Amino acid sequence: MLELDRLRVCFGGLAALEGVTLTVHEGEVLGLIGPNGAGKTTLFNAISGLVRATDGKVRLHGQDITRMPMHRRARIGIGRTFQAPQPLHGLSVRENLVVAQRYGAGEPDAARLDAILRMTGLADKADADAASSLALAELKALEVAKALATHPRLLLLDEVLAGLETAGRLRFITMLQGLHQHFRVAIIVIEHDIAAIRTLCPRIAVLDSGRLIAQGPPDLVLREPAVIACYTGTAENGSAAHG
Ligand SMILES: Nc1ncnc2c1ncn2[C@@H]1O[C@H](COP(=O)(O)OP(=O)(O)OP(=O)(O)O)[C@@H](O)[C@H]1O
Repeated sequence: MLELDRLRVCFGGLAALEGVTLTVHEGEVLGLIGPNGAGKTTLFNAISGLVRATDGKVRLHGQDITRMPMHRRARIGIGRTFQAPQPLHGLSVRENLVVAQRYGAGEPDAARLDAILRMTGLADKADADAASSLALAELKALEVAKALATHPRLLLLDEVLAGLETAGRLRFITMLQGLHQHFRVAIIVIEHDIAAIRTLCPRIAVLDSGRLIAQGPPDLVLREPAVIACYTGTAENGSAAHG
């Protein structure tokens, strides 16, 4: 469904992405890993339209969207989260989802919002003020809920587990698996926790210094010498791989 073709993104003299060619299939969950500064968030920004590609192509369902602005990409089904949760101030949890739904690809659909609230564990907080009443895990769940409210066919999750303790991470992973099954959306997950990536993603892609250095099943990719080298040996033993 998504094709990146020799994608290049430069900031001044720095190539944050260089020659990235990658395909994401309908309904799959792809893990995107790599050390700090590898270009993972820049890749999400180039897919969602927050930054423009310097060179190369982004295609969704065969349509060239390389020059399409961000709001139009949301309308054709690209949803995303941001590393720092960004609830809309002064609005309730449900109102945040209503606004997100208007921004996105679907018609107003209260039943979908109810399902999202239930499945993200936010139903009891639906009428609470989003910015002031939620704990970190709930803010993270709201970030995912807002992205899902846009009715995406491709969902980009940027480190949604970061900052959660072990039990919270496990609950969040189970929640994401449930959401994926229910909404049948393709997902790309940026995550530093390799154990979480192994659980969530049948396929992973590895970025290092802006280049795609490996892709395939986690068990194979995490054994590749270039991947081990970019993590200086921490990736293979399944522990959290901090770049
Ligand atoms: N708007 C920008 N202007 C200039 N440089 C940028 C900009 N955004 C990112 N960069 C640079 O591009 C490179 C890739 O950054 P990016 O945030 O995409 O990496 P990342 O893999 O997501 O890192 P992390 O795991 O720390 O989130 C870095 O060198 C970063 O400093």
